[in-house]
Amino acid sequence: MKINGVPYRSVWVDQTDQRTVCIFDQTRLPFALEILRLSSSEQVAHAIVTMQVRGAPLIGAVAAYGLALALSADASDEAMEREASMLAATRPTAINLRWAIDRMLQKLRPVRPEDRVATAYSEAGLICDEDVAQNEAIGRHGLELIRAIKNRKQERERINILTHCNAGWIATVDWGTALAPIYMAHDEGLDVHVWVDETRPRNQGAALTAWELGSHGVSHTVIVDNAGGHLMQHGQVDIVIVGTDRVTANGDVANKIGTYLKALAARDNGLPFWVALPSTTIDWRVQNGLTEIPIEERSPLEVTTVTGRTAAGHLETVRITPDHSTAANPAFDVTPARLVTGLITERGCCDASGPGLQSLFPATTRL
Ligand SMILES: CSC[C@H]1O[C@H](OP(=O)(O)O)[C@H](O)[C@@H]1O
Repeated sequence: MKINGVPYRSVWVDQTDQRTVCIFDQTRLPFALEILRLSSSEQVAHAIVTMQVRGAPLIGAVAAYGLALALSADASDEAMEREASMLAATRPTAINLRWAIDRMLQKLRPVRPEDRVATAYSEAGLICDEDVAQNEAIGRHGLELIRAIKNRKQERERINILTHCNAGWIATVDWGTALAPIYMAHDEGLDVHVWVDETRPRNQGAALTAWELGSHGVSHTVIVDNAGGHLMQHGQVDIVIVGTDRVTANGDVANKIGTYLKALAARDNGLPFWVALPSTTIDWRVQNGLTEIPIEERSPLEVTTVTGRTAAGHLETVRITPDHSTAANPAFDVTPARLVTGLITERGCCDASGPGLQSLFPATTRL
């Protein structure tokens, strides 16, 4: 995606030294566009844990480069396995992280140690290129859903889409998942408007989705997380499109905390609830999302404090609860397949069920 007319991906290798991995510090957005230069697997792990880099497909791609950086320091079998395990353990819910590390290990184990660094950077680059292509395809398939809504509305009526968290290009290598169809609809001239859930506690919607959509000229309105149901009740929402961190073989969807509540409100109001994902987000090993997907529990400090920019332009973190109050901070929830209208993948749209997914991704064709 372009920033001030300059095309960017969310992760890239420094063209000068061909080793350093570059990302945007997402904890500084939207107030500062800062590029982080990562030169070790420890720095990559720290960036993932602190959410300087986040988003299921992107943390997988960056972790893949993290393994390449680790091998630059030590390409032995022992170091490779140790560093791979360390990177895979940085966040538990997004399956893309485990998938990317497993793919890297499958590629690297048979390779001589002296050839592993070059192979690792090459494979990580392939993971990135594939993510971009998958997300562009998700955009094209999701665009059909938006066109269908347009055709059902009056000539000049705008199409209102609600999204939760950030599943835009900054959450992936490029294009995004839930936002890809929205970018494409906007670019072909459809009058789309996006209700952007702020998405407490880390405010990925208010800070990142709003920044992305505004930078691209897409009409949007930031709302508190609890407003979505009210807007749906009053006919202000045509469709909900969200991203995901893990989809089970039978279509249960793990996504940012609060997604389940949006699905319930959408169902109660008879509205379509769609989930956009590349196939790297499908965990074929698990059936029941509620019992088998690990839900990341993050620091209570993310709930008891909020970070923003002061009038003087400085980023500041302030407490919003009494010192004596504790806080719970589950970072994801699971929406059962029965509440999901359908899945938008790089191979097309399907209903959120085992047969639906298997029709698009027969076992012999899975990544
Ligand atoms: C395109 S994946 C986006 C997905 O990742 C987010 O989680 P986090 O910001 O904690 O990395 C959120 O669940 C989004 O839907």
